[in-house]
Amino acid sequence: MNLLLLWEWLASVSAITLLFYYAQYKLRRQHLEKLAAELPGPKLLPFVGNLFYFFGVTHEGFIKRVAELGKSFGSEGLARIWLGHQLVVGVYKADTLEAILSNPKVIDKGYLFSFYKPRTTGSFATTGDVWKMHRRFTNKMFQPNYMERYINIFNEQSKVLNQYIAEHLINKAVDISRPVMHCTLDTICRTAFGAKMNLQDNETFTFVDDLSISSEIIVARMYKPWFYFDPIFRLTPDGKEMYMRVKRLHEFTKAVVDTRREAVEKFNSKLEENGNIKGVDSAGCIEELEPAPYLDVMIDYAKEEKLEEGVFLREVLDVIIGGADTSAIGDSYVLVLLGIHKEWQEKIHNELDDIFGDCERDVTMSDCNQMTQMDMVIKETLRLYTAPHSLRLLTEDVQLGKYIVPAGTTIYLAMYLLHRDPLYWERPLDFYPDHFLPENVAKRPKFSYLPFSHGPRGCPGSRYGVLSMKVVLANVLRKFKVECDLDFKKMEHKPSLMLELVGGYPVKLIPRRSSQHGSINN
Ligand code: HEM
Repeated sequence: MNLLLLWEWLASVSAITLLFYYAQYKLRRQHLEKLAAELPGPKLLPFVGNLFYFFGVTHEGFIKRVAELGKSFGSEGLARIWLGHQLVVGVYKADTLEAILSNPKVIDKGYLFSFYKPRTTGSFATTGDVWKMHRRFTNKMFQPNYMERYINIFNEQSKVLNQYIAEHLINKAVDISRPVMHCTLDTICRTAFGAKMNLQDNETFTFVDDLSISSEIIVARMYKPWFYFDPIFRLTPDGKEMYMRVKRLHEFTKAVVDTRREAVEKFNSKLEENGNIKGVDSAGCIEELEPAPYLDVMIDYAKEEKLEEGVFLREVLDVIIGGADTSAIGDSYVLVLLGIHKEWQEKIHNELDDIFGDCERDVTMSDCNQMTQMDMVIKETLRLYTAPHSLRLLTEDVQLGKYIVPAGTTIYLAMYLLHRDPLYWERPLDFYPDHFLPENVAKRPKFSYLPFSHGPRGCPGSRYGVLSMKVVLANVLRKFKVECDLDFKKMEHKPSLMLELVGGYPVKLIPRRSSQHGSINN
């Protein structure tokens, strides 16, 4: 009897405690929920909110679901959904995106971005003072005086790519993204890290798959709240796969950092041998130490702050990924699109012939400025296939048109919808580089085109990225014609860091001049 009383007492106390915490929780969220109720969005179910919206959705289907949502609430420029207890507001019109991206106080990326943290903790995924420090370090590598040196490296590495194509890939349909990614990886390792990795000949290198598969799992986790709790996620096949792939990415990052450390040590000991006189050693010339504008400051910082190696590696991997993946995917899409749209390929070949003739010289900055057709093709490619989205967390209320969006909301920046909105684009679903004729650009609001996002957290590498694409593509297309059998209208895409083509980037490269087969010596 006493035991029964005790149980009743315990049950009542537990129920009262739970009610008390629930009431406190509801009170704290009163403001958020009240303002959220005013926002346009699909119907809600109790407790799960709009979670059912994403039940059973495949990775490719996710972006289509987002597009449906955009269509239903098109005129408002924003739509809210509840992912369980999380309020997410999608913004997809130039004015609503401008209000978010130009607001200097909106710099946090919020909880959902924390899923990137097992992989990277550099400027991409962090917030607050740590982000500011990273951003300062990253910006160092984009000082204008480095650009000429970078162009030399873009030329050097794209010639290695051409040689690889000539020796291994001629006249057969291959997924071009892998060799291109090895080229952009070798490039970023030189430009940001001063490390020569020579990846382009490495057939067993797994970085491309490790990055692409881990990115997919991280993005998919964001709309699957049942995977939010990490100890559970780690036990799932996806969780195990992600952690295994991330471990390999960190091993590669360590190899890059170690290569740089060895190069610095070797240089310093040579310098010492020479009585600290730069330039000449006993055997002739000593190589100048290649600048590593990003990594050297990070190494010093890690020493000062006594960062553990694992933390340090997570911090530098961001720049490897940002620098290599985005431009490689961009280059691969351009080659696919030119293989399908032959009239544009011809325009590009004519433009390159006008600039270079038969001359085998390197591409210069001034050449890049003359590539107007190439510029339009790259811009149109990035309109269609840049990063489909990004996130921000509101730390205070923000006015968006006639709505007040409350602090605590996760903002989903829907570049995918913006870039396909008929309000801004004459032929939104086609590959139509004329969208970027000066007279057409002048008709659109500034925030209708955001391939690099914008504002304090916009991409710091946009200029580097476009220059690298121009040099790599110009060098490849000076040598090769490209064919692609895909049907543009049937191409399927999935969200990763960038939008990615389902099934890879199958193109056939054919030498423009018969003498090129098997040997590219320029
Ligand atoms: C075609 C090339 C590129 C594209 C399309 C691209 C696109 C983007 C986008 C959309 C963002 C997200 C911004 C946001 O959340 O608002 C971003 C961020 C970033 N990108 Fe790029 N990017 C490119 C090249 C590069 C390169 C070459 C680097 C470095 C060498 C780089 C480094 C970064 C970093 C570090 C961030 C995080 C910035 C921050 O949160 O402060 N990107 N990029």
